[in-house]
Amino acid sequence: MENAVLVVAAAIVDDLATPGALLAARRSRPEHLVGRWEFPGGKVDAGETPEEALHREIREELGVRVELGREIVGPDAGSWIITDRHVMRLWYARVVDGQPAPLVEHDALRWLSSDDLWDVPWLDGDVRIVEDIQPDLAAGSDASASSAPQDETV
Ligand SMILES: Nc1nc2c([nH]c(=O)n2[C@H]2C[C@H](O)[C@@H](COP(=O)(O)OP(=O)(O)OP(=O)(O)O)O2)c(=O)[nH]1
Repeated sequence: MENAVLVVAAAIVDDLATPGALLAARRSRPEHLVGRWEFPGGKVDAGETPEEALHREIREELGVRVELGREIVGPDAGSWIITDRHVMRLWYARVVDGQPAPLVEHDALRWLSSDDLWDVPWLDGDVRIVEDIQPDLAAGSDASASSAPQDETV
């Protein structure tokens, strides 16, 4: 897609090696996205690398610091076309400092295991990404069922 705006986002998981839970965020704005769930992140500003933009967005939106794991490579020249105007790259990430909170753009956060991944209405563009991630989470749930964070709205 030419002239698409690049969005970067994080699939924040409890453990990078054996992920058992994924942090989903519910949009509180703009109007047409309200109530839908997504991967926290946002647009890359001029002069930023995608990774720099991602660390900035996660700090602004959730108030935490993360370490990045592997990129979740998409089928659209390595990225994911998420709307008719946006293309997204996303990385697995783990919180290394702070407690995630829905500070701006979101009004709820939820840790989802493989079993309840589809309990929330994901943004349309995210559905195939969540499908792609689900097998990784299923494997991690088996390995770390007892240590995964509780599934609760924060
Ligand atoms: N952050 C994010 N945006 C997504 C996802 N899926 C999806 O379709 N989008 C869309 C929603 C928006 O139209 C666009 C990203 O815009 P945004 O509002 O998050 O970007 P931003 O924080 O930089 O916003 P702003 O400064 O322009 O207000 O991509 C997702 O999983 N995460």
